[in-house]
Formats: sequence, structure tokens, C-alpha cells
Amino acid sequence: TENLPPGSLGIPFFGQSLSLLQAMRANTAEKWIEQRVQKYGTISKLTLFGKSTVFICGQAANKLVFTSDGNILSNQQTQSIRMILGDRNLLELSGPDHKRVREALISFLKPEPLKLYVGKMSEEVMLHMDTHWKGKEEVKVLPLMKTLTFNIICSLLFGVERGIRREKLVNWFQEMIEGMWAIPMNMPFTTYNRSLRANKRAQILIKELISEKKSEIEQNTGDSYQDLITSMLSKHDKQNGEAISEKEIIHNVLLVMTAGHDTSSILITFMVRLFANEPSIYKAVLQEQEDIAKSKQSGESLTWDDLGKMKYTWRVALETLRMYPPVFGGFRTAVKDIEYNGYLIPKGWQVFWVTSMTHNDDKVFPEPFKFDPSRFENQAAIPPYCFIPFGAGSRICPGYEFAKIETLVTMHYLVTRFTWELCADNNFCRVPMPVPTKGLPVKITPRK
Ligand code: HEM
Repeated sequence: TENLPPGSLGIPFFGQSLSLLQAMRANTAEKWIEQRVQKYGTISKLTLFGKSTVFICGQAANKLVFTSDGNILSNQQTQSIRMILGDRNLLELSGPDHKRVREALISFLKPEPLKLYVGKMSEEVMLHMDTHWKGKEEVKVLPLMKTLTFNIICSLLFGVERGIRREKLVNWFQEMIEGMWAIPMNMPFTTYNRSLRANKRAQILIKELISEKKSEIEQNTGDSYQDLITSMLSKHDKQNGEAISEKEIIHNVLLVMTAGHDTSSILITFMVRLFANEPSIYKAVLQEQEDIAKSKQSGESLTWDDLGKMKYTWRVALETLRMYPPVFGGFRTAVKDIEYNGYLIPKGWQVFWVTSMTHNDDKVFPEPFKFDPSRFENQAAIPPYCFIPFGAGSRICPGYEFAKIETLVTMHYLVTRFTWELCADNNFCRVPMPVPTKGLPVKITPRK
């Protein structure tokens, strides 16, 4: 045991979870991590969410996490995440299973099909502004952006139309997500318990959806590329029957709905907050978007080509992701004993990685606490495995392009149609995604 990394495992089961969660709530989680590194260095042991864990950070650590295959580090998630998203979602799968299911998802999320979504996304965003922004004096940005990104996912990826069903799903997913970084204590009134109950309800609805899509396929009224569920149902394997089982479809719908709306709504919310605080950046974004708007009739949708002209706006988004990464970090599990930096990471232990340490490293990003989108003018110059808001390697976020389109389309209509001022303090905390404590209320004025 003398080779174990420094640090204490703390009280069994609980360990340092409460302390980290408390730091997240106080918006000091980055400091919490930094202090750990000052005390123990870039590798240390602790207990998180019920399991012995080794925390590692820095470029080399990130490379180990993102490039080790399933024989060294499995991607098995914490108990809380696995119970909520299911054991057959992409995060839990490895090797050929991971490849098979990931390909099915990517066939829907790569640029070719996405080009076709730009118009539909524009329509969703315009409708959202007409319904929730137009005629209002004050709006709360975060809940509205969650509604918007959830609606986009529901309509574009799952073919769930507007109405009661969508509204139910939005609420259940919110409750589910809150349990993902909770201590797995299934007792009445715990966050984890509430999350599991919401999960059961969502699963019933998703099963209903699957059987509807199945009957559409049988009656030949469904086009196999019309939505993600239909597409996964249509992937038959000639030898073994279904290529993607019903359980896999359910678990991956849970994953994509979770991974696909919370993250991007937070990115957009932090951009809105930023524009209120940084007039010069706001002005440059507005200029770029107005140049595009000038070439359009009112109500005309954006196109793929228009998105290509939003270079500055996207650099602002990347810099926002660097400073306020929605994903704080994540977990892997050691499949065998691993030696790293002279220490042992024992088989079965969790490995914990974080985004903030390289994002805030002044050797990688000089003056890291300054907001400077010009860092991304030459993205190739950023050392690999240092800018990791979307992860890296074989599990890099497959929703990257989708998130990019959604963010750019939304920012376009927001800045060209409204101006805004912050109404309340704009502090935020992590739950575990960063959220403005009051939901970011803003006073809005329509532009001419
Ligand atoms: C700003 C928006 C987003 C951010 C910051 C983000 C971040 C991430 C990160 C960090 C990972 C890798 C986690 C790891 O390696 O442990 C990931 C994976 C994933 N993301 Fe995203 N994501 C975003 C949007 C989306 C969207 C829009 C979708 C779907 C439409 C999506 C679907 C997924 C899926 C399915 C995975 C698992 C991939 C795998 O394990 O192979 N994400 N995301």
C-alpha cells in the first residue's frame, strides 16, 4: 500500500463527497480542487460518491483518461449516474458495444444530417422568442433556455411534439439530473430518491414512444431517418435480430436527453450573462450577427452557410466553455492496477478528472481569469488534452456539432431581437452544472 497516492480516504462511503458538493454549491469547487493539488500534488486519493477514488489532473492525466481503452480504464459511472441513466447507455458501454451504439447516435449527429436541421432549429428558436420573450419586460434566462434546448432535442431528435408530454418530460429530467451527482442514499426525501422516481416516470413515457414508433414502422408511415428512436429501431442485425435492444434505446434516450439539453442551455445562459457584463464583446457579436441578419427577410430561417460566418460568436462560446465549463469533470474505473507517476491506482477504484485545472493553467492559457476569445483564433495551437469542455478521444462528445448549431442559432435571434440588462446579482453555484443562483433574470427591450 505504500505506493498509493497521498491523501486520506476519509469516512467510509461518504469520504469527501459532502465537502466537494458543498464547495460546488458555494461556487468554490475549482478552489477546492486547486487546494487539493497544492496539498497533495496532481495525483491524490479520496472517497467520492461511495467509492475509493484517485483524482488526477494536468495534460498527461487527461491524456491517460481520454485515450486508455476499456481494458485499462472502463467508463463505468458512479452508482448514482448508473442507476439513473441505466447500465446500457453509451457511457457504460465499451469496446464493440460502445462502437455499435455510438455509431447509431452519430449517424444522426454528424454534420451531413445536421445541415438539414438548421432551418428547423431556427423555427423552434423563433417560436420560442415569440412565445416567451416577445411582449415581456423581464424574463428568467436559465429556465427558458432549458425549455428551448429541451424542445429542440424533443422535436429534432425524438419527434415528440409540443404539449403536455414534453412539459412532463422537462420536469422529470430536471429532477433526474439533480440526482446524478448526489450521494446514492435511496431514502424518502433524498435528492437521489426523487431522481429515481422521476426516472421511472420518464422511462414509462419513453417506452410508450418506442411502441408508437414501432407501429409507425410496421405501418410504413415512419421514415427511418425521421428521428433517433426510429433510426435505432430500424438498425436490424441480420444474424442476431435487433442490433440495438429496447433497453439500449431507452437508456440512450435518457442519456441524450440529459446530455443534450442541460449542457447547451448553460452555455447559452452564460453567454447572455457575459454580454451584459462585457459591452465590447457584446458589440462585436452584435455586429457579426447584424451583418447576417441584413441579408435576410424578417422571419427567414438561418442556413448552414450563415453559421459558417459566425466565427467570432463561436470563439466567444469556446471561451465561455473554457471559463465556465458545464461539465465539471467525470469518472472512469480502473479495470486493473495502473501505475501512474510512480503511484498505484488500484483495480476497481474510480479515477476522477476535472476540466478546470488545465482550463485555468496560465502556462496553457495566459491570464486565465481574463475573458479573451482571441485565444481561439488558432485552435490548433492549443496543446492537446488541455481544452476539454467536450472531453477528448474515443468518447469525445458526439453532440459537439449539434450544440454548436443550437448555440449559434439561439444567439443570433437573441442579440438581433433584444437587448437586456441583468436584474439581480448574477452569482452562480454548481448543482453540478453551473447555474446562476436566481436563474438569471434580465430586463429586456425589443430592438427596433
Ligand atoms: C455545450 C454543450 C455540451 C457539452 C459541454 C458537452 C460535454 C460533454 C463531455 C465533457 C462529454 C465526455 C464525458 C467523458 O468523457 O466522460 C460528453 C459526452 C457525451 N455527450 Fe455531450 N456535451 C454537450 C452537448 C451535447 C449534446 C447536444 C448532445 C446530444 C445531442 C450530447 C451527447 C453526449 C453523449 C451521448 C456523450 C457520451 C459519449 C460517449 O461516451 O461515447 N452532448 N459531452
